[in-house]
Amino acid sequence: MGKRSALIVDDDANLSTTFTFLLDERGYTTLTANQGRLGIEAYDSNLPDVVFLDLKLPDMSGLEVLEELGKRSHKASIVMITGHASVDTAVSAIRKGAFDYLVKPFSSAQVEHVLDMIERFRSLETEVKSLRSELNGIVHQGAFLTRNAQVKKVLQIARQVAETKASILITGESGTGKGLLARLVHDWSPRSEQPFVTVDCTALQESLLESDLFGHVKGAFTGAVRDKPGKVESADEGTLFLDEVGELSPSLQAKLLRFLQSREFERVGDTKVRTVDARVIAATNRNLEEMVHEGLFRQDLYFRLNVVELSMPPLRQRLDDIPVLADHFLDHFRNMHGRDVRGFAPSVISQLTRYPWPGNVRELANVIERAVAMASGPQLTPEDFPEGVRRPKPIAGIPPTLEELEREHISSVLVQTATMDEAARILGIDPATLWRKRRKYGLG
Ligand SMILES: Nc1ncnc2c1ncn2[C@@H]1O[C@H](COP(=O)(O)OP(=O)(O)OP(=O)(O)O)[C@@H](O)[C@H]1O
Repeated sequence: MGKRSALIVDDDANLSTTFTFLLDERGYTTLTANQGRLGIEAYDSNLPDVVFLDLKLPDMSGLEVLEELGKRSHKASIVMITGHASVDTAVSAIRKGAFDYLVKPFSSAQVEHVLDMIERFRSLETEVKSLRSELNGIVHQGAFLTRNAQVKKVLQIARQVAETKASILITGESGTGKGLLARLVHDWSPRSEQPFVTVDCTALQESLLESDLFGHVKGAFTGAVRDKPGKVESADEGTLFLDEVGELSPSLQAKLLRFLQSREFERVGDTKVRTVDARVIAATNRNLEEMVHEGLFRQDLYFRLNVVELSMPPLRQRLDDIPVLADHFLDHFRNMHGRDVRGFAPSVISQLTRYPWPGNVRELANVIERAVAMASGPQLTPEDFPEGVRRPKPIAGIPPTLEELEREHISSVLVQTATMDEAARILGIDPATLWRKRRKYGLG
């Protein structure tokens, strides 16, 4: 969890200093504003977790500020600060959504108590959210979300092998979440407190990549003005993630193989043999087995890397993940951009499940971010999405999967029938099965 943040909106400088001190002790980053308008601006640009808001401000009342903040999609816990005379107003602030109030003069113990309550409330809220997701069959692992049975199976294997030191090869199309899965394996592993180091193997120049991986010594090449350890060394006791490992040149494949066999390597330009204990996870969107047959990838290296293979299915083969991920990204980008977009118009999700997503989850995230930024109303409508997503063309050369055909067929029968019973009869399945399939494919 990132550092929590608090905003203090109060024109009493002494009080703000006391708050800042207390909050700092508790690990919050704090911001202060001495006017209502400035407080609202600070809220919008920093999205704090907690706000202490004085009822009396020079430019507007605390209640007005509270009302203004209530219109935002980001919801902080707001604590009103009041004098004895205006406790009634503070109570009415609670009715308007404030979390609690403090009556001046108050002790630091009272502030601590309010913060305890807020933190407890927040953690219960998170728990409820995750339990609710579980009820819907959604798995929420760190940043990784899925409802799909096949992906859940991959996660289960990942969790088991995370305990070991076995090399893992993660395969799957670009944007399917390979990087995220690698990170998850590291977080689950006994090495989670140690570094997770990513190497992008698509670096254009072989010599640069070699030095990035294994480091170099001073004078090894022009520009090597001092000794520099490589990423392999930085990953000592942790995890080394080799992204797009299929792009490695033959000579680097040989060096990587040696490292995997003996954990030994040399920095570029050095003769000293070094050893490092790093767990290796590699990922590729290429078919390495085919590359081995074509003589483009070393078979011995392939076997070393591929002790366990985790295969991430493309998004078009896990349509049940689309509504879950779409909701998740909507939430994420709404908060990030401070836009008050509350959901999808009914036809949008079913439209999203019809598009083949060649860029997979990354493309879905991008499309939703763009839609949130462009949205004209409180809901995302089909018009907020690019033409290509709304009217997808089949990907040339890739025949549809059985699931895609089933979805298309069910969708066309649903359009032509008046009731679910009638649709189920035509499809030759019982209504409960139809209900399940509609849910799986996001059809209404
Ligand atoms: N199941 C998921 N839940 C939440 N976010 C996801 C999920 N899968 C992928 N993402 C997000 O989608 C984006 C792409 O994922 P990631 O970079 O892991 O894919 P990749 O397969 O490694 O892509 P590439 O092959 O292009 O490197 C990231 O922002 C990631 O956080």
